[in-house]
Amino acid sequence: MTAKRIVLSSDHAAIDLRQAIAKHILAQGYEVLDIGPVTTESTHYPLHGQAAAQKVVAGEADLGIILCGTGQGIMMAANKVPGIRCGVCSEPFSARMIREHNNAQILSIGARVVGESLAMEIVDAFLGAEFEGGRHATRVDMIEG
Ligand SMILES: O=C(CO)[C@H](O)[C@H](O)COP(=O)(O)O
Repeated sequence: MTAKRIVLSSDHAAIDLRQAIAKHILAQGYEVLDIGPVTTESTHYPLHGQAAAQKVVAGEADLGIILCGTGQGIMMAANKVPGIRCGVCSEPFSARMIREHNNAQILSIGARVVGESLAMEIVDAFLGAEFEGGRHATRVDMIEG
């Protein structure tokens, strides 16, 4: 395990799943920075996607996991932060690939799309993978421009 510090955030649609993920990865020995929110009061996913992305850019977290209803809106917000690569995943294969090939620092999950058990498989695939570099580094550099 090289990535140890994981920032978590979500909007109101994903509080329960975010907290379950926090528990799941804490039990695996990761250091969890859960930046909320803590209540199910309606909130705005761009705030939470950007906040998690800023933690990664600032070096306060190695990787991030963010959630909203579909995972899509919060992913779009995170990707607006320069240097961040975030993908939405609904199955483990893509979650592994966004680390191995795309060097994504942030995984986005839709809490209204996947159930808890599948979400944990997705999280484990993401956190268990490493960027392969090589030809993939050339391509990732092209994304950054
Ligand atoms: O998935 C989302 C963004 O992509 C949001 O979680 C969703 O739009 C929130 O909807 P509502 O305010 O109706 O709970």
